Amino acid sequence: MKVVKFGGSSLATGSQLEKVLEIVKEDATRRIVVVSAPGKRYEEDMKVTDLLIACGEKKLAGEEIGNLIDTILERYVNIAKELDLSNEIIAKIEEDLLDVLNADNTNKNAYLEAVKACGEDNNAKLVAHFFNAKGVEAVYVNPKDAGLIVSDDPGNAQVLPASYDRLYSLREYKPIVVFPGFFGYSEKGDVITFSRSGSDITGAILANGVKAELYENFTDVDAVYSVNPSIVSSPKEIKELTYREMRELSYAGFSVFHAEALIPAYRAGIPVNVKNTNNPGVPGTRIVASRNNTNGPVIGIANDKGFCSIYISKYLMNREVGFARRILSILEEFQISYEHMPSGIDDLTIILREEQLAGKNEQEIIGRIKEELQAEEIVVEHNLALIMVVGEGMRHNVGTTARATKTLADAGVNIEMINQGSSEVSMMFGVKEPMAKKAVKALYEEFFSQKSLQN
Ligand SMILES: Nc1ncnc2c1ncn2[C@@H]1O[C@H](COP(=O)(O)OP(=O)(O)O)[C@@H](O)[C@H]1O
Ligand SMILES: N[C@@H](CC(=O)OP(=O)(O)O)C(=O)O
Repeated sequence: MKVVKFGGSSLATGSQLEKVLEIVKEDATRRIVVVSAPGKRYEEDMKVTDLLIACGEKKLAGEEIGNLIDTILERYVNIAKELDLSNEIIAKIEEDLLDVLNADNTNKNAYLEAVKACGEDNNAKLVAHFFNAKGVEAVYVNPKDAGLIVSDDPGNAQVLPASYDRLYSLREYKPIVVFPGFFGYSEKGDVITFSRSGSDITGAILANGVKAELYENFTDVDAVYSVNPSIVSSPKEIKELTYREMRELSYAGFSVFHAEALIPAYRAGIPVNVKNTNNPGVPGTRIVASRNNTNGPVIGIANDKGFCSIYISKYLMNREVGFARRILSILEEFQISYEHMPSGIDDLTIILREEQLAGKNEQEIIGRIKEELQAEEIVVEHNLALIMVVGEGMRHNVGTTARATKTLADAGVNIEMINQGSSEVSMMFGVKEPMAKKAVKALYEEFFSQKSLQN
């Protein structure tokens, strides 16, 4: 049995849904289909999820929503019309959308969560209806009925382990199961969404739950490329990579597959195949437990912006028991989570996502660290990008770090921070945001150009 997830780009129009149907029909083991909300049809288009969020937020602020509801409904209507579907399904979607958008919104979080989730929920109903209209027996299954229970953490849900056993019964369905991605239910019964792009996570959870032989993730590119294709044109395709490599690359900006979607697949040892809905004949990229190192030391280079660092120095820091713990307690008091903490003898740097400081008093935090730890110097740097150079082969290759740092120096990129700590498969560089693309291009040239691959 295979679990197949289709992203928003694969479900943006009626003709995309026709491709989806063909893909499902082609392989009788594709029994569970996870769907996102309709995505962008062209570059400047808006995803249904973004339209829903805009609409929900305006409602909460008591602002005019103009024709937003019509714009959202139109997305489904256009698909249904293109596919010649009955008015019955459109009426159902309209009723559901209006119910959710006009519901009581005194609990703002709960309201917004329900609004965000109805993009995938209605799309799953639409896709199931379309399959049946084309003679392929399919059934919409709601995550609550299937037992997909998650933590009560709006916009950042984590699956609760008890879900997996319950989801196993999805195997029993005779029709194809069409399951909405992106959300589950809390133990209290409220809709709770995963982080953005979280339908990938739903697919991985279901694959684990039903003990699928394969999790296929259909998107709009032929493969996971060794670098983001918006930075380098026609980059090298990756045929196979490990869960660990993909996790590091997704974390640092390979948005093609959600970083948190690897764990459920990895735990159950289920391979993931990233494939193209628009070109299903090509093999795509397989994500597996181990691979043969045939690609040289580096498999991919990712970058993500929106980070900042807090540099703290104090002579004899290394001798002071509990120094790092006290810094982290202060951050905990301010409800700040950190990403990395490279350290030296007398100094350490804490790397955070900028969003962690949003709405908080930066000076107060710095003041507390300075006073309570008697730190000599504290410097906060904003607008940092992280660049992650990833590859299982780096463990067996001497000199990869030297090659990377020389490349960055030659390109005139100043390295603000290096972390090649505990992860054996990656090294991370912090650079100023405006330098990130230049740095990635130079590193790609160094590790993937014909010249370097021959070496
Ligand atoms: N290294 C990479 N390889 C392939 N695609 C990437 C990479 N990094 C970023 N992307 C982007 O990820 C996109 C696919 O992800 P996404 O837009 O979330 O698709 P979906 O709508 O299928 O969920 C691609 O169109 C591409 O622009
Ligand atoms: N629709 C949700 C969830 C998702 O996974 O979407 P997509 O498959 O289009 O990335 C979002 O936009 O976040």
